[in-house]
Amino acid sequence: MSSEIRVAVAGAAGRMGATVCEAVEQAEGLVLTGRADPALGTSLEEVLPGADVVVDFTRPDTALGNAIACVEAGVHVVIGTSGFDVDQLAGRGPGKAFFAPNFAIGAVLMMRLATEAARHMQRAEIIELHHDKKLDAPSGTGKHTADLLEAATGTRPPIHSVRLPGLVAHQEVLLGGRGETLTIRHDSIDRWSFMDGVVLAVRRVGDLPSSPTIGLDALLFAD
Ligand SMILES: NC(=O)C1=CN([C@@H]2O[C@H](COP(=O)(O)OP(=O)(O)OC[C@H]3O[C@@H](n4cnc5c(N)ncnc54)[C@H](OP(=O)(O)O)[C@@H]3O)[C@@H](O)[C@H]2O)C=CC1
Ligand SMILES: O=C(O)C1=N[C@H](C(=O)O)C[C@H](O)C1
Repeated sequence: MSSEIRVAVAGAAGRMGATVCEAVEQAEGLVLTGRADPALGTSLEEVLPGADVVVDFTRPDTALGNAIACVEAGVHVVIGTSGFDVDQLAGRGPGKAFFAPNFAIGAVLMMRLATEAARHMQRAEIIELHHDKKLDAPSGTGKHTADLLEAATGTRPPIHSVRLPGLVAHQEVLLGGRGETLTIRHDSIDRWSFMDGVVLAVRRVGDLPSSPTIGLDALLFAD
């Protein structure tokens, strides 16, 4: 890679992709080299040759194919798209793949705190709440939280999905014990909440020891 990281965005006309384009343009050491989106008339194949890293916020049915095209072309890919099986990227390369179910720092902390709390409470349930244009349910964050709690306690918590206009991205983990409850909640009220995480992943994806790497925890915490 040259000293500047050349970044193309897939889904560039979407709610997330448009914000990612702004964030990349504002980030020191990153340069936006391409915007792929049907609404812009540009395909991933057109923007791949000028990129070191592609950021994908597209759709559950296109993200896997996009990611395979990137890594097989030797381009690293940072994936935010939820609702597909990221494990299908195992063994593919030479580019590296990074996927985060949620790029908001507060959401990562919410999942860690909920995992710790679940070790000490009798039962947990997950309620994820999103805007009504979201295609997948349950959310990627809800499924990842359930994975973490199941690994910690041996019991998979149920996930309840709410879709309403006015919402952005929110999740509560409700924990119950004898005579008490504990609620751990995270709210993304603006899509800029995800941008520090996306920019961090763009800077780090090329140096990842394994691919795909899943979860912002791997970039934020040593353990
Ligand atoms: N991990 C995280 O932290 C977050 C993840 N997400 C996830 O990101 C994804 C995108 O969300 P959001 O921005 O709200 O969705 P949008 O529908 O607003 O944006 C997706 C965009 O991708 C375009 N697109 C579809 N196929 C392709 C393709 N093959 N190549 C390039 N662009 C394509 C769509 O075009 P068209 O409409 O014509 O299909 C659309 O413009 C969702 O899966 C969502 O769950 C969202 C927020 C945070
Ligand atoms: O579609 C969204 O908006 C979001 N999707 C991700 C998910 O499925 O968890 C992350 C965040 O919740 C926003």
